[in-house]
Amino acid sequence: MFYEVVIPAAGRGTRMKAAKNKLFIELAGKPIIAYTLEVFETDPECGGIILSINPAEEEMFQSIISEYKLKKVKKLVPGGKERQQSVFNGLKHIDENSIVLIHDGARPFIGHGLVRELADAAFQYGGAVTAVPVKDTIKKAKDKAVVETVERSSLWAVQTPQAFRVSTLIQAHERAEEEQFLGTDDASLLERIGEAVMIIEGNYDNLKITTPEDLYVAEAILHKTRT
Ligand SMILES: Nc1ccn([C@@H]2O[C@H](COP(=O)(O)OP(=O)(O)OP(=O)(O)O)[C@@H](O)[C@H]2O)c(=O)n1
Ligand SMILES: C[C@](O)(CO)[C@H](O)COP(=O)(O)O
Repeated sequence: MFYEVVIPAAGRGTRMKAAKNKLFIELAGKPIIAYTLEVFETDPECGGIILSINPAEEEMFQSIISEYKLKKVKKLVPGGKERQQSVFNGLKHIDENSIVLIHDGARPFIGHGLVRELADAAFQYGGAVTAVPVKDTIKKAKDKAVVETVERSSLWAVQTPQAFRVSTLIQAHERAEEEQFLGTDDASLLERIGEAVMIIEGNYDNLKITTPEDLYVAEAILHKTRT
C-alpha cells in the first residue's frame, strides 16, 4: 500500500536533558533522525516524507538531508508547541485521498514489514497503531496512594508508526483543535470521535529515545541489528 509519512521532529528533548534537540544526538556516528528517515527513504512504498521541525533548526536538518541523500523529504514545515500541533501542520501537506503514517523522529528502530502492515490495516479499517503487550503491573494512584491495579491482560503500550486514512485523521485533528483536546498520540483523536483503530502487534525494540539511559539501550539495539 502506497503511503506518505509525517515525522514530528520539533520537540525540545526536555527529558533527555541534552543541550540540543535529542534527534541530533549520534548513535555510532549517525544522528538519530537520519536512522528514522532512512527507513522511509528506502521503502519503495513510501511516496514522500513531511518533516515538522523547529524553524531555528532548519539548517541542521537540511545538512542531514543532504549528507544522507534523503530525496523523499518533500517539505520541512514548522512544528507547534505540542506534538499534536506539529503533526497537524504536517498533515496539511498530504494528499487527502491517501494513507498517511505518523512516526516519531525519536523512534529509529522500525522495519519495512511493520510499516506496510500498518498502511494496509489503515486502508481497511481507517486507523491502525503498533503496540506491544504491557509487561509491568500497572497501578493507578492519587498522591502516590494506590487506588487500583489495572487488569493487565487488555493493556497495550502504544508506539508509532500510526497509520490512517488521511481524510479521517484530518477530521479527527480538526475536531480536537475545535474542542481544545490534546492527546498524547494521534489514534486517541480518532477514538474520541468513534472511529476505528486496530492494533498491529509490534516489538519491544521500537524504543522512543526519551531519557538519557535510553541511549545505552539504543546502542545495544543497534549493535544487535548489525551483527
Ligand atoms: N512540540 C513537539 C513535541 C514533540 N515533537 C516530536 O514528537 C516526537 C515524540 O516526542 P518526545 O519523545 O516527547 O520528544 P520531545 O518533545 O523532544 O521530548 P520531551 O517531551 O522530553 O521534551 C519527537 O520526535 C519530537 O521531536 C514535535 O514534533 N513537536
Ligand atoms: C505517540 C507516542 O509515541 C506513543 O507512544 C508517544 O505518546 C509520544 O511521546 P510523548 O512523550 O507522549 O510526547
